[in-house]
Amino acid sequence: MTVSVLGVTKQMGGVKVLTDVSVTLADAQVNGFSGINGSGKTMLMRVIAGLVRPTSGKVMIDGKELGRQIAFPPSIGILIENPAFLPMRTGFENLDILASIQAVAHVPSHIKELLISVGLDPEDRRRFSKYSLGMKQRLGIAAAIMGEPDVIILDEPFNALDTEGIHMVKNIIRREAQRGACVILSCHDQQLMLDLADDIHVLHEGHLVSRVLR
Ligand SMILES: Nc1ncnc2c1ncn2[C@@H]1O[C@H](COP(=O)(O)OP(=O)(O)OP(=O)(O)O)[C@@H](O)[C@H]1O
Repeated sequence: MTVSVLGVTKQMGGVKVLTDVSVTLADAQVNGFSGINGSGKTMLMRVIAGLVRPTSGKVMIDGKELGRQIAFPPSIGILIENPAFLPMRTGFENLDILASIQAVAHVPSHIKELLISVGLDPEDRRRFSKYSLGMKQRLGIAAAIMGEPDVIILDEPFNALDTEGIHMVKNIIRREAQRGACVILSCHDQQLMLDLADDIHVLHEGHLVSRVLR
């Protein structure tokens, strides 16, 4: 599933946070976005996810215009900022409920495998509110890849992760791209970005200033 961002401008409170951004994001690869704090990475991801409407310009998902022909990308997994889950439920229960809401075909064994793949114990009875920051992040990544979505948005997925967590998530990102997903990644760690991304787009003050082909 290809994502095309065409001349997107987003104005908020009289300030342009994105200016005429055009970029094509291919499937079966990791499409990286880098840039300093406040450069517009998260806003662009929100626009691509259909969570924010651009002031002008458009986003096409496999030829269909977001916000006109389709409300949201039909198959998408999203991790943007702090993952939100039900605080009184366990990690397993949260994914189980989410899968039901998203009508993702799921069986308990799949959810258990998913939890193990991000380094969480499926039998852990602790509720989400008792999770550490890194555990919350791991659950957020599991939710984003659940159901093998065609587009996966990962905004700073390595936040709060320890070395083992970083290693696991790197492998997950590579595997998802190999599976055919259009992975859209932002990450402040330049080395991780260079290791993972097939293509790196640089944002500065809401402008796309360069594209680094790997
Ligand atoms: N709801 C909002 N209203 C007004 N301005 C906003 C809003 N959300 C974000 N911004 C502004 O948009 C700009 C881009 O923010 P964004 O979060 O996209 O940056 P970023 O590149 O993801 O930064 P970081 O690396 O810190 O995560 C910033 O100047 C920010 O202040």
